[in-house]
Amino acid sequence: MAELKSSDKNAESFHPKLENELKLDAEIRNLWSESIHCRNQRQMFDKANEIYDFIIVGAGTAGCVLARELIYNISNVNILVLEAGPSDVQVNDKIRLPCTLPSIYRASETDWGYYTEEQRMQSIIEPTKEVLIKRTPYPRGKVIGGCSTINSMVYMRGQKSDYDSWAAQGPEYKIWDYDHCFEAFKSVENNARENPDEEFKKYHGFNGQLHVQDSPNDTYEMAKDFIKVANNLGIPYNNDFNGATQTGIGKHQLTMKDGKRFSLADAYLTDALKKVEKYPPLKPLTLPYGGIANGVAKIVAVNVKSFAHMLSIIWDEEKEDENIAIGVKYFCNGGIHNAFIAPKGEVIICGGAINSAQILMLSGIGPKNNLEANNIKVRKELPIGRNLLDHPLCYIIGKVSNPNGTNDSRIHSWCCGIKLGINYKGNVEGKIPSKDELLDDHPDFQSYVNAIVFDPIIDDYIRSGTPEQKFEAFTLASVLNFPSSVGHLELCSSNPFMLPKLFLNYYEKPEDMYRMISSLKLLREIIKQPPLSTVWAVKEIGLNDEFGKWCSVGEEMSDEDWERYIREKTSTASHTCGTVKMAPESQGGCVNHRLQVYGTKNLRVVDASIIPFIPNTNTNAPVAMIAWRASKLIEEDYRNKI
Ligand SMILES: Cc1cc2nc3c(=O)[nH]c(=O)nc-3n(C[C@H](O)[C@H](O)[C@H](O)COP(=O)(O)OP(=O)(O)OC[C@H]3O[C@@H](n4cnc5c(N)ncnc54)[C@H](O)[C@@H]3O)c2cc1C
Repeated sequence: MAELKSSDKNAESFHPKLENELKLDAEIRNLWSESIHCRNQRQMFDKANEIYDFIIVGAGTAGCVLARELIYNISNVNILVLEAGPSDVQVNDKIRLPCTLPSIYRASETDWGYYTEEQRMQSIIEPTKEVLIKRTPYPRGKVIGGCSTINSMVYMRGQKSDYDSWAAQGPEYKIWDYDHCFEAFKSVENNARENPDEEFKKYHGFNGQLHVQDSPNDTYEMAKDFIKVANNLGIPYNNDFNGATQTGIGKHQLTMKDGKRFSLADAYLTDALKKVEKYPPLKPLTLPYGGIANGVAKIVAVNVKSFAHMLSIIWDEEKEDENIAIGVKYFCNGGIHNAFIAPKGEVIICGGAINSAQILMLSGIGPKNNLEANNIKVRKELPIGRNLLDHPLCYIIGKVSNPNGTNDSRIHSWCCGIKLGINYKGNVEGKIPSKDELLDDHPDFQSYVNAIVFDPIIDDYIRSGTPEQKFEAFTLASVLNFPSSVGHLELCSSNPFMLPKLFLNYYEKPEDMYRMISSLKLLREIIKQPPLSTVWAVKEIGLNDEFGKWCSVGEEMSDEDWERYIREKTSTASHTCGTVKMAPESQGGCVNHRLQVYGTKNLRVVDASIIPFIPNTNTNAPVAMIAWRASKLIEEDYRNKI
């Protein structure tokens, strides 16, 4: 290598190796100064003895939206966000790739590891018999972004009646009617549809933080044939599931940007972290090492701590009867820490539908029996955890016997998100839905056409088989979007690291079982139709073959066979909500219309747990909407405090 003289002023521009080294050097210096900046910022927070205007527990869908909206809309506040899981940039990058969806649901580093409890229930079709419901995994995101970092990215908002039912609970609940919620949905959304028509524009937001796009790439050949079959059966094409009607078959809108997942952390938290100010504004640095003297200024910023597990609420013990929240106790970096709120501040629990309920119960708010059984002092008796709502999901699998030149990667590239949805009303007698039910404006089923094989037996076979044994397959999954059955959760210990027990009670009510039977019959019918059955030689598998024999007589499935199948194959659509219900206290409510916990002060819950009646849709967008609405309520209350 020729030696460079110091007089070679432009050396870096013509010496590639040196140029690279200098670039690297500059990059490292940037990273270093960034880390110093972070450390200084942290020290300033520590100096303030961990006092914040708002403490948000949980950086999931709701926590991320709230942090951003509060830091930008209320002046001179600081916010602590505690997240039990890792940062989303610390975990495996496949979290961003839509095609890896199934493998991230249960990644131990980002999942809480819940299982449902085994349950014995009465058979619906044969009420004299008892059925055993096995434990099944129950994914919940434990990572910055929460479930929005691991979910299937389907963006759906539900129908007017979903929200009007929340508002019908009393005059003060009007702030949750469809018009208010719709305004919030539009404010959150940043829809990227190319050349949207006027009708589409009416229903969407284009300036929010959350990127939403139509499922990417053109619809694949086989997906086009699904649409043809559905149309032939009387299911219309729907160009916008978030438009005037949800009914029909169509492409999903997804929370994605540039082909990658776009979580609520990407949408909101990243932006929240950009705001770092000093209050009152200071003259340029006066201290010798560039710090700010304690008490002189406050840092207006959001301080996010990952791997920070909240243990319980700290109450003002001097006013024991008033249940005044003054801070939180949390576990981080191997030690227990306390963080407190400033005089006008609030503790806001955004731990999601399972954990928010657990946090409240650990802090003495919940059903008396369950708390006392776990030696927890009851501060306020409320039915926390009693209204556990969720959408059950069941499926059938189709084998593509003639992939028609479609190679593995092409079929599987469908699963950059769930591409096609079919929405219709199920039949309460378990029959294939009638033409009217397929066209009904209030669908209660959402079926997905999905290239991922949901059935573990078939999936294992395909993965572990020899190349000759491998075949192409897809799942038609049905989600019962309007179930009547209600589950519950309960604490099994006062240890904050022990997971509560979940009792889902799926299909406790007969109509739920009959509607699911009706939906699976429809999906089976779709598979039998040309061109799917002819061009692609699609065959159902797993009902009466080496993968599963569910037909007790011949080829046909009786309703009893369907029930056994459904009980065995049902899992969650992961739309858990309702456990800290927003309703009048006399109606089983745990929080009021402003999401304040009954019988407490300075304490709110903002996440899926407050949803009183499960919406007829996926829950990510509704939770973002709730958090956006809640930020306005918190802002109003903050300004009104003296
Ligand atoms: C596998 C899966 C697929 C899904 N697919 C879709 C979909 O396609 N479309 C859709 O709309 N919805 C989908 N959902 C549902 C949707 O993502 C959730 O309803 C929504 O994200 C819930 O938001 P949340 O704020 O209530 O809770 P979460 O997003 O779960 O956030 C709660 C956060 O709090 C943290 N936390 C909990 N306890 C503590 C504690 N003690 N201390 C500190 N932090 C704590 C958690 O780790 C988590 O990060 C899916 C969910 C899952 C799990």
